[in-house]
Amino acid sequence: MDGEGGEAEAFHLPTAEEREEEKKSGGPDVHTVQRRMRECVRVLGNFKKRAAPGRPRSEYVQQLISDISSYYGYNEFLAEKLFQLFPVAEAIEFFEANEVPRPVTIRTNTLRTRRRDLAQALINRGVNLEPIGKWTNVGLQVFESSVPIGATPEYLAGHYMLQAASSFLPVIALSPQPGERVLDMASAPGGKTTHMAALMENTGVVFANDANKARTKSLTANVHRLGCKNVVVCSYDGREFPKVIGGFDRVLLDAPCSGTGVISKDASVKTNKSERDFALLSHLQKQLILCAIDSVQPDSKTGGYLVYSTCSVTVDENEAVVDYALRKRPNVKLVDTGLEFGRPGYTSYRGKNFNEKVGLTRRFYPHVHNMDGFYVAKFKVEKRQKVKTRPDEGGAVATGGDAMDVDAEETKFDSDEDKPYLEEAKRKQMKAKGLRPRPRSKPAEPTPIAVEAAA
Ligand SMILES: C[S@@+](CC[C@H](N)C(=O)[O-])C[C@H]1O[C@@H](n2cnc3c(N)ncnc32)[C@H](O)[C@@H]1O
Repeated sequence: MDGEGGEAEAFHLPTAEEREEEKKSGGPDVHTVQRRMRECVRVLGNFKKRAAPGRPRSEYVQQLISDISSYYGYNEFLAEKLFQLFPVAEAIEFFEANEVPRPVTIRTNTLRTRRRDLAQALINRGVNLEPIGKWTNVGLQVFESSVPIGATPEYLAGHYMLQAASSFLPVIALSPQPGERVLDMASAPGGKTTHMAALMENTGVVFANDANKARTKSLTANVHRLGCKNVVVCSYDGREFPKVIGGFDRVLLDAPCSGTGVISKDASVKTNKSERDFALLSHLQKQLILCAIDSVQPDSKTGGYLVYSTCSVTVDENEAVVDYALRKRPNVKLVDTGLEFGRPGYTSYRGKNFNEKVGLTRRFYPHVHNMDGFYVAKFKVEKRQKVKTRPDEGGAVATGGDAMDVDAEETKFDSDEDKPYLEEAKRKQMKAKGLRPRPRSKPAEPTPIAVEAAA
């Protein structure tokens, strides 16, 4: 970044009209965009001192988001959503990191071998590798290889899984124990299922579920290749649990998500996600997390835990979902993930306040941790309090006795909470298609009877 003089003197922030003109003429060349981004970051870093007189902060922000969108190839909606997660200069680091592939990493399958032996075998084949870091005793980072790492005899014999370092984290946080009953609610292609099976030393049982039947093929193949004998594969919509089967010592919900943490692997995310997609995803995640909580056995002698994770960095899919679960299920609390690193989850974001314990959840970023963007939250599920309705007061009182359990009824999924967001997203989508949405629905008018009663 240049000092106070130089570029800054000659820099002119285009006006709204100039921006329109620029767009019509196909946009400026890449050097102009780069330079303008640098200048906007510089000005926004010390706005009072560096801004041009009369130009508001919002104009610099708008210009920067528009340039990020064209330079890195995001739709403007997503560029803005991701930009808002960070201080200005850090946002650029995040976008830059998404342009660079993450290190190739593998997880030793301890059901078949030891990391030391695996490393030696691969070194003998011309693979240059090293342990990932102190936080994992099974991970190896591959720097170079003269053989395809997904087709070595050791790979075919199930001695390792090709797996992103970030995806070790939810399993480490869940920490399944030998002999337990565990549910992996959205499990294909099985990186985490097979990790759990190994930590459980092939004892107990892991129910590996995925709603997408086609994806359970690769899941089953991995389970076989890695020699996991304690895994049952099934294919239900996660929202059918715990009706299908419940009472698990531990549950992992590695939820379907937008993939905003793995853009370096799948660049299509840059352009194929709309506001409506985020609203729908977060709605599904909220439904799934309640089902995941209800599938945990609170009386478990060894567990009673749920881990919720996503490979996304947006707040709607992470803290907002976790906060929702805390509100709807008073019998759960957040606990420390036990992970040695990661940034704390947001306890407030853009005017929304979350439960302060949401700070116990962990965020991982490509530009900070050199791994895919990821989010991990760990819950302890307690016994539900029996709630007795007192007919005289119409209220509910908690009781330890044998009162009627109305808790399940009272706290089931609340789709009304998401309704305004879903409606708003639908409106925006229609507008984007050039259609005119129906006017926003007004809050219900009081009925004559209600008006009478109120009067
Ligand atoms: C992030 S991926 C899971 C990755 C997997 N845990 C692993 O480590 O290999 C999310 C999965 O959720 C599945 N899925 C989507 N909707 C679901 C639902 N309603 N119930 C259960 N699984 C669902 C998708 O098919 C996808 O495989």
